[in-house]
Amino acid sequence: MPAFTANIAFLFADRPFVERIDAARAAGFENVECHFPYDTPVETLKARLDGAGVRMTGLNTAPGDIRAGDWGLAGLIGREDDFEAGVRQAADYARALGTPMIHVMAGVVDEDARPQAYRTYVRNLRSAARAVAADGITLLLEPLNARDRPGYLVSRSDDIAELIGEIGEPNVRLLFDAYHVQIMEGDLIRRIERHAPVIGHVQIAAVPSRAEPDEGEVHFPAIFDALAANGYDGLIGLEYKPRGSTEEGLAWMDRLGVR
Ligand SMILES: O=C(O)[C@@H](O)C(=O)CO
Ligand SMILES: [Mg+2]
Repeated sequence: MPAFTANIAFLFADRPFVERIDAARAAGFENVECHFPYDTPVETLKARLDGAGVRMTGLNTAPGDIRAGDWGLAGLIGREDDFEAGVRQAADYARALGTPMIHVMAGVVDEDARPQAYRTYVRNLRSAARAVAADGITLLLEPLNARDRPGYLVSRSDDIAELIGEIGEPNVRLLFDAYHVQIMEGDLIRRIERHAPVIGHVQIAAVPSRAEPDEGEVHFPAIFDALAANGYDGLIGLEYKPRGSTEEGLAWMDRLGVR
């Protein structure tokens, strides 16, 4: 039976951020993950997590200036200081909360700047990985589909697997979000087989709706089986946008026989 972590950027989103932790616990989750927790002081967050008996399993580096079009900084030429500050901030939260994974966001980059951006990305990630290795933190690289996130530097799991090889640090891994991978590349089971050695985390949502994973073009029980068959024993992040209330929507787990 797969084990899940509730992504509280999308789930329980009808209430204030910290209240989503208690809501997740009440719905049966012992693990949550999030995107950007930085508006909440880390002490407040820790108290809330400890009080609920919930672990924060993952968080993202800050996206930068969203209004100016930023969605991550790792590949942005000339923004290396901002990138480093973002990693420091994420690592401070991760250390305080006991969070083992940080999704490091790549950034939106013009077509003609890409060759240099990839070199920046590899260099930035290598030094960030070394900076957090002693804390047992894994950095996750996630391809985001080009329909939802046009211009994002990394849109394909195949490209990320290659970049991970170039970075060459053992604590840099692929975040295999089946929603994005299905949209950009498909052939999910073969990709799980091929990338299993570098998969550090998995997220799911229906395709194309991004709703509960019981509709659309992916049969998730087969994906769970493929992950298990290829040795993946980590958590699966529920990063979908509920069709209605999160709690009612969790009935998908019964329909697919995973709780
Ligand atoms: O899939 C996503 O969009 C996320 O996992 C994320 O971290 C923000 O882009
Ligand atoms: Mg994702």
